[in-house]
Amino acid sequence: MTHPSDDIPMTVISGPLGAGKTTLVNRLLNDPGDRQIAVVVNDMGEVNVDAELLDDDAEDGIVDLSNGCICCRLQDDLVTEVTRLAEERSFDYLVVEASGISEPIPIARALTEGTDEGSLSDRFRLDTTVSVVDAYGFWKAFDPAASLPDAAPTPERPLTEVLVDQIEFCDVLLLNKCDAVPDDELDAVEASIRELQPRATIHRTTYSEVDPSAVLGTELFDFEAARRRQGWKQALAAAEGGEDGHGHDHGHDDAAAAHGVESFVYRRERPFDPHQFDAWLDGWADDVVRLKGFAWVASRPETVLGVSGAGPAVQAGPIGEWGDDDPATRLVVIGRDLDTDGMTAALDDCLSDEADGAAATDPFPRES
Ligand SMILES: Nc1nc2c(ncn2[C@@H]2O[C@H](COP(=O)(O)OP(=O)(O)OP(=O)(O)O)[C@@H](O)[C@H]2O)c(=O)[nH]1
Repeated sequence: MTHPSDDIPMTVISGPLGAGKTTLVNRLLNDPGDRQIAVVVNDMGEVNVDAELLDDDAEDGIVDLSNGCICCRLQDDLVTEVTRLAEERSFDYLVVEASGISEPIPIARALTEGTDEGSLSDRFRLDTTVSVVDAYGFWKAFDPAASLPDAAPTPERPLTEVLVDQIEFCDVLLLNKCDAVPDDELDAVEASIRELQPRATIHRTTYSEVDPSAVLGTELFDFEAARRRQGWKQALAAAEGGEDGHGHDHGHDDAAAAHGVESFVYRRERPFDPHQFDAWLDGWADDVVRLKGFAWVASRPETVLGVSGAGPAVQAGPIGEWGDDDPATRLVVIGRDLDTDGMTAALDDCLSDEADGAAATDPFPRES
C-alpha cells in the first residue's frame, strides 16, 4: 500500500474492560523510541478514569473523550478532537485507546472514511488495529468447568458479542494476562482465538509487554482483509467450497484439533419454523464461543434473518432481503468439543414443511 510519507500513522487499541489497554498505552508512552506520540482515550464513565491512570508525566498530549463510546455517538467527537489535536501540537504518531465496549469496525470506518464532521484521511493513516484480550477472562468465560487458580485477576464476565468482534477484527492481538493461565490452557485459548481470527499476529503478553514495533508502524491495517478473513467467514467459505457441513480450512488445524476447537457449518435449503427456531436460540448452549450466519424462516419468505451470538448471548433479526438469491440457512458455530450431530439434529427438528407464510406472526423483530 502506498501513502504519503507525511501522513500521521494511527494505532487503535480495542479490548474489553480491564484487559490491559491502559497498561499498553503507558508502555508506549514510556518507550516511544524516536516517536512523538499523542493519545486519545475514550472511556465510558463520568470521569475519564483511564486518563487519570496514565502516568502523570506523560499527560501532555492526551485527549479524553468521556461519556460515550467512540464507536457510536462519539465518532464525530473523535474526528473533531484528532483534528484539533493536530492543530494544537506536533506529534508524529497517534494512539487511540477505545472504550472496552467499542466495536472496532465503526471506529476503523470513522478513522479511514471520516464522518459528517470531516475526514482524517488527508493527514492521518490508520496503521494498525490492536486488540488486547484478557487470556484469563477468555479462558474462564470459554471453559467455565476449568479448574481455575484461586487468585482471580478479573471479575467473572461472560463472553460478549463485542469481545468476539474485537477479536475478529484486528491486525495484532495481544493475548494478555498470560501470567494467570497455565501454559497448556493458554495453548487452548490461543487455538480458540485463532479459529475466530486466522489473520492477526498474536503475541502472548504479561502486563501488555510487547516490543512497540509490534503495534506501532506495522502498516498491517487492511480494512477488506480484516473483514473478509474473520474466522466464521472463512469457515463458511470453506463449507460452501464443498466440504460437507464442516469448515476446517484455516491452516491451523493441528493446534485447533489438539484442543478440540472446531468450526461447524449448518447448511439447509429449507426454512425454519420461526417459533421452533426461536426456542432453539433460547436454549442456546453457552459453551459455544461463536454463532454467526443467516437463516430462512417460513414466516418471512423475503427476509434474511441474521443470527449472531457470542457465549451465552445470541440474537436474531432481519438484515436484508434475499432478492435474486435463493433463500437458505447457513450457521457457523465455533467452539470446543462441539456436539455437531446433536446440534444438527436439534436444528433439523426446527425445520418447517411450509415454504412460506406458515405463521402470521413470529418472535423476531421487524426492524433491523
Ligand atoms: N495479572 C495481570 N494483571 C494485569 C496484566 N495486565 C494488566 N493487568 C492489570 O489489570 C488491570 C486492568 O488493566 P488496564 O490496563 O487498566 O486495563 P484496560 O483494558 O485499560 O481497562 P479499561 O480501561 O477499564 O477498559 C490493572 O490492575 C492492571 O495492572 C497482566 O498481564 N497480568
